[in-house]
Amino acid sequence: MKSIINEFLGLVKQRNGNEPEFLQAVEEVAETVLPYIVKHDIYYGKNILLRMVEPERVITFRVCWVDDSGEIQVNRGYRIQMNSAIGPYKGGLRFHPTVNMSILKFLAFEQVFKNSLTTLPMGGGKGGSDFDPKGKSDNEIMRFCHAFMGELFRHIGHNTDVPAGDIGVGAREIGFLFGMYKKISNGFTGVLTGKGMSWGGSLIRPEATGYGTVYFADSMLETRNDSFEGKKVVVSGSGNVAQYAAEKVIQLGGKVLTLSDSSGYIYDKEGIDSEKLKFVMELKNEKRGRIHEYLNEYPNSKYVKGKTPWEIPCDIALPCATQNELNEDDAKTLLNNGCICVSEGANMPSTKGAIDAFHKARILFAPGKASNAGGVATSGLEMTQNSLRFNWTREEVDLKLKEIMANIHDSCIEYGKEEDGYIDYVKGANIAGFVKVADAMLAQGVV
Ligand SMILES: NC(=O)C1=CN([C@@H]2O[C@H](COP(=O)(O)OP(=O)(O)OC[C@H]3O[C@@H](n4cnc5c(N)ncnc54)[C@H](OP(=O)(O)O)[C@@H]3O)[C@@H](O)[C@H]2O)C=CC1
Ligand SMILES: O=C(O)CCC(=O)C(=O)O
Repeated sequence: MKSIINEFLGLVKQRNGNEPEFLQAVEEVAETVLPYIVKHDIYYGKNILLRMVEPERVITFRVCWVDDSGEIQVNRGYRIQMNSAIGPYKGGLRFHPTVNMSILKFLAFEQVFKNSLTTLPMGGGKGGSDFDPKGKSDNEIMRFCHAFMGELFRHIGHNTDVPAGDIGVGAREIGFLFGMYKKISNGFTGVLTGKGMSWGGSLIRPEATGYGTVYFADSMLETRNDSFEGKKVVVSGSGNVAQYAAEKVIQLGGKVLTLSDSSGYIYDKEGIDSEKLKFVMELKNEKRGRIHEYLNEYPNSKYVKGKTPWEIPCDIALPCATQNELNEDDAKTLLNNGCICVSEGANMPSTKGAIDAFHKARILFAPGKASNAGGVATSGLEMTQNSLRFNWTREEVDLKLKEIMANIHDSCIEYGKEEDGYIDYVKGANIAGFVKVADAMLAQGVV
């Protein structure tokens, strides 16, 4: 088996040698899915995984815009249309200076499996730009978003490709992007998700990724007759996913000890309660401040500059910031401090070494493509509501989200339960996500 996996990874490396994040994501899938393919005649010998690692289409384009001082700025825009076997391409847009082909291809590849796991009819895609929204005025953000959509519009559509938010793209950016799409296309369609409530958005979409990550962790804890009640929880990030993961942990009786941004983390040993979280939401979403400003309001807490929060002893860790933010040493620190559960809110936040350490220690570990699928699932629900020209209530959407997360958990058990009873959620998510897409690709022939 090892030689089949190595031969496959060698081929992928030949074509994508300078894309480390993409290769990392492919390796994780190949290690679990290739042994399954070999055992199942319907998939074997059809180069199905080789087809899946090749994007159906890659679009890159120039984005020119004028900043507040009148200077012309040039950025690069991307959309990776990875796989449309089970539905229109679907996945977020990331605006961050580190955005490149490798990062977007890893995100698009993961998105294919994640979207399949939701059981909703969505293919996988991802896009974005190396534009840095930090420190930009609202007007600059608007001009950039309009310029970006000025090109992207010709490649997307509500039945073709439906982008949404990701790092650096929230409600404000989706609004500007939607405005330009509507103007150019002269049509009001559900071409983006994460829209505002008065113009086609869905209740619970802002909360969905963070809530879903905690719902998934709760299902994992349930397999060991445990729950969030009284648990110490370390959360990284302080953006959309981290904020709502923290909110749900508090609602379920857990104690949130940390939040972070790319400059460092805050540690509040008394716990970040609803009141304090409200302060963080305003600080981050409206004032667009930095997490260290938490100390101005809550001086009994601590700020640790330039570090991630994994050194703080906890029962549960929720990495909700970015890829590869939790490495093997961090994993060992978490384990030594008694951590029993890790549920990824971010995409691929744990390195391969970290995942191996979690598996070796037999703790509960959920990969992002399963545990953070609540965001895109609720985007799928937003698409449905747009098609029906109807809005479900908050309670209805939350219930559907809970059901979808519970179904994903069941699928992981179906494909990931080992002989000793341990659930390998990585294997379970990869195989369950693969089967639906592969079946559709086989049915549609070589296209
Ligand atoms: N939004 C969604 O619905 C979904 C998001 N995700 C994933 O969740 C993660 C967070 O996304 P989201 O909350 O939406 O994004 P936001 O832009 O709202 O927040 C991102 C957070 O992560 C921090 N961060 C970003 N880059 C780094 C870095 N290199 N090192 C340390 N911290 C960093 C940011 O800090 P700073 O402000 O300093 O940059 C910020 O606190 C991403 O991995 C994303 O792909 C997954 C599924 C759906
Ligand atoms: O809601 C969406 O379409 C995208 C969410 C996303 O980008 C992700 O799941 O990583």
